[in-house]
Amino acid sequence: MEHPDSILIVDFGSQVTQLIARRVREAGVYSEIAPFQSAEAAFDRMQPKGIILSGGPASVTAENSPRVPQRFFEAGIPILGICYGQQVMSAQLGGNVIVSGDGGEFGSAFIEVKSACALFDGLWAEGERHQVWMSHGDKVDAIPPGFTPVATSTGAPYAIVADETRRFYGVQFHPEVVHTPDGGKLIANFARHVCGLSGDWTMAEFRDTKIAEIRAQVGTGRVICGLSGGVDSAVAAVLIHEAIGEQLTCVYVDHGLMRAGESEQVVSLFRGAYNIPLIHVNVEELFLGGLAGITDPELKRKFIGKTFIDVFDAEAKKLGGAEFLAQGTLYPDVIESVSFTGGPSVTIKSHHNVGGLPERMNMKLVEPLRELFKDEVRALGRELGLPEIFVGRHPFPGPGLAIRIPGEVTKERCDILRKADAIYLEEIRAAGLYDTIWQAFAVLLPVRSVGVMGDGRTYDNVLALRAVTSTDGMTAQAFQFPGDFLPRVATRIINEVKGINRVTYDYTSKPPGTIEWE
Ligand SMILES: Nc1ncnc2c1ncn2[C@@H]1O[C@H](COP(=O)(O)OP(=O)(O)OP(=O)(O)O)[C@@H](O)[C@H]1O
Ligand SMILES: O=c1[nH]c(=O)c2[nH+]cn([C@@H]3O[C@H](COP(=O)(O)O)[C@@H](O)[C@H]3O)c2[nH]1
Ligand SMILES: NC(=O)CC[C@H](N)C(=O)O
Ligand SMILES: [Mg+2]
Repeated sequence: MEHPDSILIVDFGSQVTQLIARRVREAGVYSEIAPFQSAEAAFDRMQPKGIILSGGPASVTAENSPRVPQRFFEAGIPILGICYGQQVMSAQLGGNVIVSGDGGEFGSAFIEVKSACALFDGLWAEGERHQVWMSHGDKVDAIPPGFTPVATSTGAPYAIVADETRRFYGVQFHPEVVHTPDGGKLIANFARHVCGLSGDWTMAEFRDTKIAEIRAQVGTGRVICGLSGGVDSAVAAVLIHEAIGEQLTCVYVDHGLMRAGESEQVVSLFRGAYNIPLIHVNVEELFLGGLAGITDPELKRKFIGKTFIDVFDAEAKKLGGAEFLAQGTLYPDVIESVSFTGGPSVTIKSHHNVGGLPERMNMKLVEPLRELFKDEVRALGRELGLPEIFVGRHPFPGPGLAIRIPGEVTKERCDILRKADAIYLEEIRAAGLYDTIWQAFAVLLPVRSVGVMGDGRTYDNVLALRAVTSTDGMTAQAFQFPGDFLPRVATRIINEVKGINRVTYDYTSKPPGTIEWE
């Protein structure tokens, strides 16, 4: 489906390019991301009403660094360059970029508004200071003819530059991240006010577009959908079911790495709410057998990714064959595993459903949520009428407890962790904190410590508790529990779970940490 009113986002490999797309979606405007290498083809197909150039890891000063197709600057449509996008636009239009001698700006910074600009209309006024988020080592040191600086920061004299005649704008900071509080509004101003788009693109339309795309991709083929009980796969399953009805069968894989009571709960909840065929496979031995002796986190992830696919293949065969495998893959799974659009982003960890997949796959993937963030999936789930018990669930990673047991995974360690994790979550629910926290879990550390219990010496495992707040899983902060909550949980766990004699709390944010420990 082509959209008459769209914005093309040219990706130079930023970790947060998809956040630009979501800010544009939040402004009610349809957008597509294309890697810089294939941006011209996307441009010709979409005929966009505006262009946004993303950030990226390259330096404009390096030989053969990526460039914008020159004809985009002659198309007569507005362009917004973000970070690398600003730098590359400046370089191509006659300005200059240098590597900052002082090492650049990373994190929070303040800009001062010097003059009015269409990007700020109704938002910022001359003389005001505003918080933004910076992440750059290079900077523009001469702006191209036609541009004027409209805001400055200590590290970047050209924090925002504008050529109002051609409607070209460049920002050195990242308006797409939540740490730039007014960033979403700046992007909305660009999309609606500068590009003149109406802002009538909605989640209901997204759903209709996806249903049409699923039908076109699948035809009369058979689809199996990996259903985990998490919100992503539940939304994917219901959406695909709306699209193709009886061609869909769901498969729940019990790999022995689930939490206490989870398998029974997921299967009965889903069967109770939907009339979609669901197969429950128990393959605990296969997974735990294969994980024996593996301690490296990436090797665990690769083994689990491959084994999931083996199980799906075997189930497909039992059904008489299936051409398609559906998964509830989201954008954060994708960006950390591989570069989404083929741009030059780096791998952080191989999410089992993306980077952990084997190279050869018999089934083709159907992943309708691949561009979305968690909170957008929740909005889509509500749009589809999913019960709140699915929509509001904390995320749980596909590799399950295996990536919460650093070192070797054994059944015994899984059982210890399951007990401790169940107590922690029970207390969180009892305290009414479940919905305030984005994700909470326990990690069984490969460390033993000395303790004293009942006058005897103990030498047992250490458990770490983690709880984070987040909106999209891309950045996160440690949750601050009220007063006596953590000591109470620690006491309960040590008293009730044999094998644990010490409990710690993890205060690391993301970045620099990730949410899971592996
Ligand atoms: N135990 C499982 N059985 C079948 N499929 C699974 C299982 N665990 C994960 N998957 C598949 O892998 C995908 C990615 O897992 P992920 O945990 O990111 O999503 P989710 O479980 O659907 O939602 P959430 O992130 O809220 O836990 C799932 O959407 C699902 O398709
Ligand atoms: O399905 C998944 N397969 C995986 O391999 C995987 N690894 C991490 N996660 C979940 O993703 C979110 C971000 O996690 P990280 O900050 O640890 O990367 C958090 O919600 C994690 O629980 C995974 N989900
Ligand atoms: N975030 C970015 O786009 C960074 C651009 C460029 N790599 C720099 O360091 O300045
Ligand atoms: Mg999950």
